[in-house]
Amino acid sequence: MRQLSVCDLAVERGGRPILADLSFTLRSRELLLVTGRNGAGKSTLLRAIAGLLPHVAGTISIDPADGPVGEHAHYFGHLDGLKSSLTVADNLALWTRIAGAPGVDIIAALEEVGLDHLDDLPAAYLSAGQRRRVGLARLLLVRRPLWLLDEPTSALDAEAEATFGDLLAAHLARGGLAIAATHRPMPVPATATLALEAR
Ligand SMILES: Nc1ncnc2c1ncn2[C@@H]1O[C@H](COP(=O)(O)OP(=O)(O)OP(=O)(O)O)[C@@H](O)[C@H]1O
Repeated sequence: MRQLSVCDLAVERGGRPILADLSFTLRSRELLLVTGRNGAGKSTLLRAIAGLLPHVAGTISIDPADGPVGEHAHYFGHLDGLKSSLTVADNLALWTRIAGAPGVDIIAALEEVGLDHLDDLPAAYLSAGQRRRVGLARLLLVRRPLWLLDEPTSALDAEAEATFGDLLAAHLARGGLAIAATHRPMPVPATATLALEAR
């Protein structure tokens, strides 16, 4: 059983307080839904947990695990970091090397997200939804306990949304944890909801 603990978290952006006094815990097999109006701080929270933004107060920890929480998390967000001139498969190969998991089966992951027929296409030619599907393949290639999902179903068609639901359900069933910031209904029922207020 793993537990993510966020205690008295405060995050500022451009000197303005965005999150303050935020505390919650999340355990294995749980999905936390983060809701709130545009600008409420949903992406800010996910990025702070991923270690992509500094926090000015509070603590973020995951137990049992060593090192920064970001090393145990996947951040699935708006920016996909795909290199336009590299093929889909080469993008994933590069990413798995950076993530420290070379040699994993990239074609099998592409098959799971319905993109194996595009493995040799330069990423520049992918549609918005196909780019998101490549992001889903990343979640599968390197197993990490915490998934941080920022509007995960945006640009996905009905089939890809169902695939995403299956992947997320399997991740939780394996003992994973997930936080999803979204304005849309999720294909998997949430364990709890955190409603952020714009400050
Ligand atoms: N560099 C910055 N300087 C100042 N304010 C910033 C900066 N970056 C983001 N913000 C502000 O932080 C607030 C929270 O933004 P965030 O992207 O976390 O909101 P969100 O809840 O994810 O919104 P949305 O639903 O639109 O995706 C917004 O008011 C935004 O304008």
